Amino acid sequence: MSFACLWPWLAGGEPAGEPSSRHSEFTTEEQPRAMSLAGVSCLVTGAGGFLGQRIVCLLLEEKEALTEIRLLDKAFSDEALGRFDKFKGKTEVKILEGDIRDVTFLHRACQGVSLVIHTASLIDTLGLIEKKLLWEVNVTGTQLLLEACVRCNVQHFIYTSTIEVTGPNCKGDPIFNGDEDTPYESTSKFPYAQSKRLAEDSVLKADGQVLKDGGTLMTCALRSMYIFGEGCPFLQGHLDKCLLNKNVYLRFSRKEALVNPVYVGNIAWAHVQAAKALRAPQKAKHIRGKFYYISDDTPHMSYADLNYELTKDLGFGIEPQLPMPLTVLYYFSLLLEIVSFLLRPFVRYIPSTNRHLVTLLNTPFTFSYRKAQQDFGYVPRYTWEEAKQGTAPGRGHSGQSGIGA
Ligand SMILES: NC(=O)c1ccc[n+]([C@@H]2O[C@H](COP(=O)([O-])OP(=O)(O)OC[C@H]3O[C@@H](n4cnc5c(N)ncnc54)[C@H](O)[C@@H]3O)[C@@H](O)[C@H]2O)c1
Repeated sequence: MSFACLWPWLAGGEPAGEPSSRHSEFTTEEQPRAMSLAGVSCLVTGAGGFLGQRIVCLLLEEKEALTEIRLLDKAFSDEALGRFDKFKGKTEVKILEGDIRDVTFLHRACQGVSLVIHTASLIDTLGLIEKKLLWEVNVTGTQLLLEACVRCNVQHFIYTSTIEVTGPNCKGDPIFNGDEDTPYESTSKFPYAQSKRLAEDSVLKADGQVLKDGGTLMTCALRSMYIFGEGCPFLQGHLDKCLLNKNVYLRFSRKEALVNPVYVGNIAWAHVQAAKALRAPQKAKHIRGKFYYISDDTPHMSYADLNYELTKDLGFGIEPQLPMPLTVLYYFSLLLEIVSFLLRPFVRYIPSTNRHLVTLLNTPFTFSYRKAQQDFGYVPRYTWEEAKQGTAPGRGHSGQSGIGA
């Protein structure tokens, strides 16, 4: 497929190959709207994070109220706590501050809960975090949580996975509108991607495990695209660099490297819909033990162009080309990695770029949400225009999941 035929989407049309509307293929009585989380006690890990907060807000907004939501994170900002405080519904909210690696703490957190949404993770695209710590939190933490679920008879478990589990691989093989059946050689050895892959494996293998009370654990994983939206820490970082560069974005990805990031409200909504479907036996049998790509109707464009698109109303510009040809950039990154390796006995130097990042940012890699739509009725809750409006700097997180509410 040529890049040219993808560009018309930038004009605001529907991405090709995507189910054209915001309608799912469910029949009326199967609509997930009919399903609910009424009376459920749910644990959300990483609840103080960018995505976790949004999931919690959506759960608190549910018309048919949950009985209880436990919010687990190693730390909560005052801002996040204030946000949850605004909701005055029937759902009881409990804050659990602690570490995902603490078995006793996990046991306490899972007691009496029937649904776990596991978003807590360390994210690292530069190699800043020691591999051991990354493993302990992302892999061991997930496995400990699954064990706690089995001991505490938690029936439903949803894991926030990432597109990086798939790739792109070291060769930079592209994918256009891929789906769960698209064959791909995943060769990335980058620690964050590997840790998420292992954690996802553990989650999907745990499906069907017998709970202490004889029940069955049902799991699924949502492979999220890169997430943007209100309070997005990555976008904030790029904005800071843009301000230092006389209000012009550095072009870190070439125009042709089309990706389809997902708006935070939509990926959060996918978690809520998957949770509802896991509770409905007819739906659960389709989704348990499986992973799903979650994207939305964000036009396909490069990461750099997305940042520009989201903030251009503020008068920012973007450099037309990469700072150097892609191949040169790749070998320059390799050189920096070698320098970092040689300096290791003396000083810890982490370069600002590496081959993995250059490949990630410059490989076309787009995925359809069609299977999630078919299997559990996921349709994006917010349009691209709403997502863009909500993300614009200065608007912040409104505290409600509705854009600008
Ligand atoms: N941000 C993205 O673009 C993106 C894309 C795909 C997938 N994801 C996945 O989505 C999930 C949420 O990401 P996010 O962007 O909200 O990141 P985030 O860093 O804002 O949230 C992660 C949360 O996990 C918590 N956490 C980390 N270590 C912990 C520990 N040891 N014990 C308890 N809590 C701990 C952090 O305090 C943080 O609040 C992650 O699993 C991530 O891998 C994110």
